[in-house]
Amino acid sequence: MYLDTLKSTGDFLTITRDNEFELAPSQFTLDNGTEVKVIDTGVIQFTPACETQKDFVFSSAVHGNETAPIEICDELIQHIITGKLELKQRVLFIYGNPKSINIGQRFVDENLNRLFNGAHENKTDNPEQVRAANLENYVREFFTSVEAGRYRAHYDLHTAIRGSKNEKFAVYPFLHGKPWKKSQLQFLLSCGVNTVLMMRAAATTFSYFSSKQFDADAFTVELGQVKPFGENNMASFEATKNTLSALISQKEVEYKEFDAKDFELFTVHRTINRTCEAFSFPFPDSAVNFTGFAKGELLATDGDTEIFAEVEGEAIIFPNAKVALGQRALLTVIPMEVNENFV
Ligand SMILES: O=C(O)CCC(=O)N[C@@H](CCC(=O)O)C(=O)O
Ligand SMILES: [Zn+2]
Repeated sequence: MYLDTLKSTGDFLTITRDNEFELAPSQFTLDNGTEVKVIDTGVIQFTPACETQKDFVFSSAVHGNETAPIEICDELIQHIITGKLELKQRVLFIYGNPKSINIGQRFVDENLNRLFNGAHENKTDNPEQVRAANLENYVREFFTSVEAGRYRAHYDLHTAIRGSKNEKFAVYPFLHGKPWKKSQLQFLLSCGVNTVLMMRAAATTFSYFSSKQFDADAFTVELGQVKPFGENNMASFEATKNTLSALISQKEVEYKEFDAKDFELFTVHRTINRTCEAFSFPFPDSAVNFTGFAKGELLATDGDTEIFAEVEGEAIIFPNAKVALGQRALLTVIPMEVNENFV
């Protein structure tokens, strides 16, 4: 049984990696009264003894090769279990795809981050489909097993395949007309993220699931570039780690006063899906996220279809010619300003 090791080291990541697909649930209480509940492999919930008002989900390893967010959560979990970090709020940590961590890949059989919000359809053709349904249930239970009206947030922590003109950026799930929140931009800025993409359509991502289904403040947060374990410059994630730590160990977190000039906002202009085996970009793998293109410049070739920039300065995000057919090969964005739809 893993409990003794977990209680003494707090190393839930190693226990998760040693149990790629399932782990017997268990629970125990820390000396400071915090209840620790292991729900499944990679899924651990903390409930402090004090009165709490907020419920946080911090997920990482939804793509297993994105190691910096995993290292951030690993340190937070170890600090909580060893008593170095005392909680004031409920928090659920999720390592999304343990086997993909162990093989150092984005996914094993299917991109987990395209299986949420029901896209898994309860299929069990591969472990990622099973995991997506289970993670949805764990998040649902976490948010709905306590009294209604509490504050909810889900920050799904990633790193990007390519470099980026804006090293850190966040994807703000489509809110279906509800206003964007300045307070959430202030949170992101505190994490070192000043660039935000405002999505304009529903998605099958983990952050969109929590936003849509539970009205949680949620983002996919791109904290840097994909690197193997041990090659991350963890100093560049200090602000993120400190802000996440403050969120769960304080009743309230004070942020710098909101100033629209602190942010670079973009709205998603369009999503380009790969529909043909022969799909390519005219630009090299070294082309970074947020590279802008002149109107009329070639952006991609999908079979016999050439796709051109429609707007001067249309910029590329997440270019990936190797995605499965029918999946997103490119997002393009155009700059936007804070407007009346920010509250
Ligand atoms: O760098 C890339 O190509 C992808 C990085 C990554 O995993 N990004 C997320 C974004 C999810 C979202 O749109 O909210 C993903 O592609 O799943
Ligand atoms: Zn990712």
